[in-house]
Amino acid sequence: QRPKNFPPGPPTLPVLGNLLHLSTDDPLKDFERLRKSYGNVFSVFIGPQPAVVINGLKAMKEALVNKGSDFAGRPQDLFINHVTQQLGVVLENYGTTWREHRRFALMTLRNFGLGKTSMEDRIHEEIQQTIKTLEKSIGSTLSPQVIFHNAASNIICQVLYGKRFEYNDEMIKVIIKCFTDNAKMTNGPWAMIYDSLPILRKLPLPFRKAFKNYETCKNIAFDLLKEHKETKVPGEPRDFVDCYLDELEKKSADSSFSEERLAGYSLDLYFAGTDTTSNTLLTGFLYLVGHPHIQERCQQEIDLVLEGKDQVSFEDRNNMPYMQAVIHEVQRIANIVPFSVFHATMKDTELMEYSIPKGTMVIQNMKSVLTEEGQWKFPHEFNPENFLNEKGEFVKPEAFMPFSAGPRVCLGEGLARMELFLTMVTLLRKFKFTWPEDAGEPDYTPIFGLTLTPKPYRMKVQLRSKQ
Ligand code: HEM
Repeated sequence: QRPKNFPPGPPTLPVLGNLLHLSTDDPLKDFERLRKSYGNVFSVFIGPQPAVVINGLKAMKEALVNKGSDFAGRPQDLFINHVTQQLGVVLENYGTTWREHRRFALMTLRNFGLGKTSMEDRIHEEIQQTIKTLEKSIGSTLSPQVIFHNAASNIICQVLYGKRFEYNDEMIKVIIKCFTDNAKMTNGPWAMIYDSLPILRKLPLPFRKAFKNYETCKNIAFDLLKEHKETKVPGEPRDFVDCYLDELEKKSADSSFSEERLAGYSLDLYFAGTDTTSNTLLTGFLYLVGHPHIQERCQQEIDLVLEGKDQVSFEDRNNMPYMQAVIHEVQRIANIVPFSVFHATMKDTELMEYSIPKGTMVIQNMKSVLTEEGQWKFPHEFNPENFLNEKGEFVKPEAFMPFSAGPRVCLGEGLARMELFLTMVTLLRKFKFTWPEDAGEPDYTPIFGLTLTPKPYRMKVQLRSKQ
């Protein structure tokens, strides 16, 4: 039963709610259909729980920005909360623990010239490893999936734990497998069943695999913490974990910092920083391979701006409007976190004149903004012109919000943007990527999950002559 003046939605079934209205392979299509019937703010029932789905820039801004604190909570009783044992920051409810931990991460990431190497240098070091791997395939084809996951994983791993893994190390394979499996399971059919039918939660059904994966990662994180505690020099932090351990030593009795939370927190950041950036890169190269004229135009701009320079710096983006437009267009079309992270209302509130009680789950349909008609010149096609004005200058429309907005906006946005720019420019400067002749047409349809992932593909790598 919908509460009074609650956003409308399809009729519900006892126990199942709207489970049967939502395809587990691609609920994005269902949301589009429901939006057409019920408007930009509608509701669905995940089993017994009502959820409000927000669509379009106007509603999104009202909720996330104008009424940011009303909508800044997180649901606390979903599959994903139970898997991650309520640790970390991503799923922490809006309040002191979240605020203290978010502030700490932003500050630590900002101060990151941590040690002697700046963030930019660390990213470049990892890109050199990517280049070495790509060089082994010159003249032939390769699947970029593992390469980009390894690179993104190592960059954030350096920041957090001060270490990287060789690409053939068993540990990185285990971690990435756990992350990618859990990303798919989290928005998948078994998570929906878990959330809709609490009675089944204790049964040995396939969703238990996600718990096991998390436990595996948590044990790895605990080993890394132990190593840090044994080797750390007070006041000389080497990485994020050291900074947190320093903070723990200073902590007052009522502090929300704890060793257990550090394990969960570092895993949150590790996961949030791996699957997002790597899938964006994968989508980016898929589109660039499928649109060779766009790839060539990027390369012309790169050659011109970087002439005589050894390596690109993040500053160079200001002289590369086309490259900037392409990267933003990749993020727009990739829609990497399609439902953002679910929010919850912190108090009884209103949205577009509907009443929404405290504690209601809120789902952002990101695609509805990233492809909203009226907001984009070419909402439904891959076209960097979406981010260029008539003078060829880079412009960022308000509806560009792949990192979300408001108090919960992605806290790794700065790092992600730096990674995407440095990686794409460096690789496009050195290599030409083409679609293999015998591979049919590129398939741009992504696989659904917490993150959207391109279907596995191969690309051909050649060295460019002009650099
Ligand atoms: C292309 C890359 C990325 C995209 C598209 C992305 C997108 C997002 C989105 C949509 C959210 C949810 C915001 C909300 O709830 O309203 C989010 C949250 C978050 N992201 Fe990212 N992200 C990316 C990279 C990263 C990286 C590299 C890190 C690690 C440093 C990171 C850390 C986080 C954290 C910790 C949160 C939770 C923030 C909170 O609850 O306060 N993300 N991200």
